[in-house]
Amino acid sequence: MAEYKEIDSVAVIELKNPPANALSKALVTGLNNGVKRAIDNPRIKSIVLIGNGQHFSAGADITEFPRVADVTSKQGVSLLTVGDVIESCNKPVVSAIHGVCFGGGLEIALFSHYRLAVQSAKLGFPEVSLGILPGANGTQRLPRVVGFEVAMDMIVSGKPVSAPQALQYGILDKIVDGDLLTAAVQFAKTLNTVPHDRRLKNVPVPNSENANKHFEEKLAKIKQKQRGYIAPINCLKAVKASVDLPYSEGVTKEFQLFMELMSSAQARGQQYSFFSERAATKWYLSASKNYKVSKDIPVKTAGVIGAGTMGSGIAVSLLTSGIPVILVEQDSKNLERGIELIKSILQGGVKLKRMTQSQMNQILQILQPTTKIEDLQSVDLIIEAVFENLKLKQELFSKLDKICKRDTVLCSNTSTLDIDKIAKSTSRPEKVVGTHFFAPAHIMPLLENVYGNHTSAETIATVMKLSKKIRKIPVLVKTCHGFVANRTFFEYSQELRFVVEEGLLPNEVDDILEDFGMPMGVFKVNDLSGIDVGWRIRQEQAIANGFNLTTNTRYINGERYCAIADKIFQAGRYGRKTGKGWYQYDKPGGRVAMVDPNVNNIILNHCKELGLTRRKISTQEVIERCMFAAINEGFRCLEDGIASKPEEIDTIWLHGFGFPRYRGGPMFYASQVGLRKVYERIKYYQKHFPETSHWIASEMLQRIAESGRNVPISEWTKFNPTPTSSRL
Ligand SMILES: CC(C)(COP(=O)(O)OP(=O)(O)OC[C@H]1O[C@@H](n2cnc3c(N)ncnc32)[C@H](O)[C@@H]1OP(=O)(O)O)[C@@H](O)C(=O)NCCC(=O)NCCSC(=O)C[C@@H](O)CCCCCCCCCCCCC(=O)O
Ligand SMILES: NC(=O)c1ccc[n+]([C@@H]2O[C@H](COP(=O)([O-])OP(=O)(O)OC[C@H]3O[C@@H](n4cnc5c(N)ncnc54)[C@H](O)[C@@H]3O)[C@@H](O)[C@H]2O)c1
Repeated sequence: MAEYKEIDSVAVIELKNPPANALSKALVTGLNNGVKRAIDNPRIKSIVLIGNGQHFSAGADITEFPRVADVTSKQGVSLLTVGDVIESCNKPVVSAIHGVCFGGGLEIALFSHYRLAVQSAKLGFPEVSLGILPGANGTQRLPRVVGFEVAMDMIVSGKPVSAPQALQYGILDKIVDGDLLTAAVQFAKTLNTVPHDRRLKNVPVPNSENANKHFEEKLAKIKQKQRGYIAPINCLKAVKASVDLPYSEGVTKEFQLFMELMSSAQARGQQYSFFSERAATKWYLSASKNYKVSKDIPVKTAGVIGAGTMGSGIAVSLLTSGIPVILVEQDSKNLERGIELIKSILQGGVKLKRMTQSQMNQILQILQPTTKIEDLQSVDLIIEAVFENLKLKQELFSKLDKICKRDTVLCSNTSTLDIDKIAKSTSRPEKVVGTHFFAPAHIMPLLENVYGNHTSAETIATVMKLSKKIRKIPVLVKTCHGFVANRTFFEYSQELRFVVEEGLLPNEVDDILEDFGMPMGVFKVNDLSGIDVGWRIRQEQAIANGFNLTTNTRYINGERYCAIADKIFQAGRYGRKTGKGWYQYDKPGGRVAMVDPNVNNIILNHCKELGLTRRKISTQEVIERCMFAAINEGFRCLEDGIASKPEEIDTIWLHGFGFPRYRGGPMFYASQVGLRKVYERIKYYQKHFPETSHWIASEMLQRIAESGRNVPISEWTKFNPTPTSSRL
């Protein structure tokens, strides 16, 4: 775990816990033993700590976190014990850093007396994103090096800094070229003693005159931008303690704030999210077809068809990742509009200093706009983003099949349509796959990749790898109407439309959702994605199922239907783009949503026409109805093999819909509420709303709820009554 060797008078202790040298109990114990061995050896004059493999250290081992009892019992060797041993050591200790030096790893480096790094190293405290704070004195030590304001920014944001930036801040003493170990040993040999100010606990916090002002400003920002999160606030308070209190009291305050977070439900949710987004990328069809063994096709060039809202954002994602794009539109007018859209997205990046003007120009050099689909003949992969119309997509895929080279992967950005039906129009269904981006496609981190019955493992591996290359978090799901994201979101939003039909106004519903932690209420989301888009999807589905949808529709095959959204559409209110939707905006494309009495009239008239008596609906009822409807559908996705594990559903909600990370995702939320309770409330709502089939409880949920025990999420799929998918 920690390998000890001697090079002349220097003891080298190598942190070794692949893949990221997470500081497990075993590694920390090994490190402690190594440092003590070096201290006890009179031939040793100095000590180098270095990481084995790709990183110095990714910090404390998060898998050991649930054992809070271990932390509080103060048993065994902790990061704090070894930290004290390092800092009080009379032989100079040098941390030699490469890869990442995060969290507890950086704390070890800050206990050391000197820090060197290679140019590409990254240093930071990402604890806040796990719902905790740097609990091995990082909040008290970093400010003593970089001052209050920089420490506050680094610890509250969790964002790492590059080695050159760390050198500028004084976190690093030196950036080294060439072999890190050789340079570190050489450096260590030049050291004899440990000066007083090299033990950070002896040093006052510099530049702390305006700490009160910075504290207040930051607190206000956190409350506005990270509403509901407690970790950033405790991080801030802990850093402030470094200014307000002597070191020995500061660390006590840090410990108290750390323990408060560590035992919180939010930390459990955020740590679950860390692991679930990694679990979600691990796809598995069978022993010979899974993420470990399947090879991808390298994507060196790509095509995008349709340069509308989605196509332009998708093109930007590819271009900014260095992949040349041929962009195809149906005519030159739409092509021109698409190019302008792409330019304006890139220009936004320049404005935000994410790229320079010259980088933007270089990116545009690898964009080839055209109205000729034949130009796509030799690209490696194509993403289609034309209107949501099955016939149109089938015609297009059939054409592509004839034009493109045999191994070109054909992707559709459809948000609902069956991938098998699209693949059917080609002679290469194994190369057809869904790549469902979320709007705005260049910003939203999720990519819901969708495989059909014939999609090959090679095609899946290709889009999963591409997702990472274009900085997206991929999840693989199986085809069905709406896949996992829209299938579950549909039940959530449908239930909220029923709530509006029964008594609340859209802004009242949105306020409740935003207080729950959603970044935007459902009606604001509708306005953003386009009320016409939802209308078209409902129409398309109605046609496919052979019924006629009108603003008078109240039931579809005996199922309750709420036509208010269709009435909003009929009124020409398509959302933000037309300056009015569920809300009123100052102008088309405006951002500030204002309550519109005309919308309230549409709703009230709708209820009057149907003879509905409106009622008050509690916050609890709103949250239960929308969340439990989505959760029940999530269980059905598992039953149908559309999702293979709850973590996939949660990752989709976290990164596709901005579900609050501290709640882990809807399935994790269900586990926290308790599946027994979720199941009972679903049965209660089924009694009250028998005309809504999403209140028929999933059998899988029922089985778990009735098992009489608290089944951990990792075991839920064992209760699947219909394990039809080979993925289960
Ligand atoms: C490191 C990464 C940047 C790597 O990214 P990459 O994309 O390359 O790969 P993956 O993300 O897929 O990761 C690969 C693999 O590794 C696993 N993993 C990564 N990091 C960790 C980790 N920290 N712990 C466990 N496992 C980890 C990951 O799950 C993958 O596994 P898989 O099975 O899927 O292959 C990237 O992974 C990354 O960013 N990691 C997280 C970094 C992070 O968040 N670090 C912070 C950790 S929290 C921390 O360090 C807390 C500290 O402040 C210490 C607090 C301790 C305080 C104790 C105080 C109380 C003591 C009281 C006792 C007193 C008595 C006494 O006085 O002694
Ligand atoms: N808007 C969203 O929020 C969203 C999110 C995820 C997925 N989607 C899906 O993405 C797809 C595109 O949606 P959008 O919102 O970008 O639509 P959009 O109307 O903004 O853009 C569609 C573009 O396709 C072009 N087009 C139509 N037929 C074409 C053809 N034969 N050849 C070349 N170009 C053609 C149109 O000119 C238009 O510019 C749809 O399948 C939709 O369901 C949309």
